Amino acid sequence: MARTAAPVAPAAGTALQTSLFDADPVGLGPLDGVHRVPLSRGAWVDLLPGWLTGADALLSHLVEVVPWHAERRQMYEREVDVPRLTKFYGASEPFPHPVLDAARDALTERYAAELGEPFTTAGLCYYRDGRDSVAWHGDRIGRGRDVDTMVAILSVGAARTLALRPRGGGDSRRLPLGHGDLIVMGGSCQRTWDHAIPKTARDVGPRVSIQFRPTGVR
Ligand SMILES: O=C(O)CCC(=O)C(=O)O
Ligand SMILES: [Fe+2]
Repeated sequence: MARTAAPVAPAAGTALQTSLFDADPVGLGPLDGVHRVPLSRGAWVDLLPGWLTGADALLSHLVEVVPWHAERRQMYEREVDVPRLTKFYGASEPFPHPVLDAARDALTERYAAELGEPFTTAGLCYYRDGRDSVAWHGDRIGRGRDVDTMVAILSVGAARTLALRPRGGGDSRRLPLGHGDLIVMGGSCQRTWDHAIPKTARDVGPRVSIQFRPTGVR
């Protein structure tokens, strides 16, 4: 199905849209309310709904200013579109909004003792609608393959389900994430569990996820 890769900026102006818009300034709350959910095999997730305020404003900003990449990938004998747009910010590259620096620093302050190192990079994914997705995987391109680590994800825009299941199969957990929510996947989560953002037939708006990782974890 044809689809343009042009950014989808939320329309403004009508009373309904204004009332749905989170008018708060872009900022972060405290991390004190984080709640840990143990998974099996030494994996866990920490959750904090609504960590970021002004999530709609940050969504519009990121959709507009980030140089999004549309990737193609070999799938057996065919080349197909990767069903989301992405942009990876390495440790030395300026992030596209100062609240991302603040989030990285706050996460480092809270987790560095347990993690043993700071969060440094920001990977961004842009899910334009329900057809965009990420298939089951662990973040195992880097050190997450061999060692315990953490991947912290801040989500803005429409809530999409983040599904988690033990690697090799088992019951999955489904967490709706958007609107400034934070999840931190920790312990053995990248090695012993997989995660995915499934496609949905629901009429959902755009979502951007911001994944903070330590250096060498992808
Ligand atoms: O969008 C998300 O919340 C997950 C993205 C993800 O798993 C990844 O980029 O590795
Ligand atoms: Fe991932």
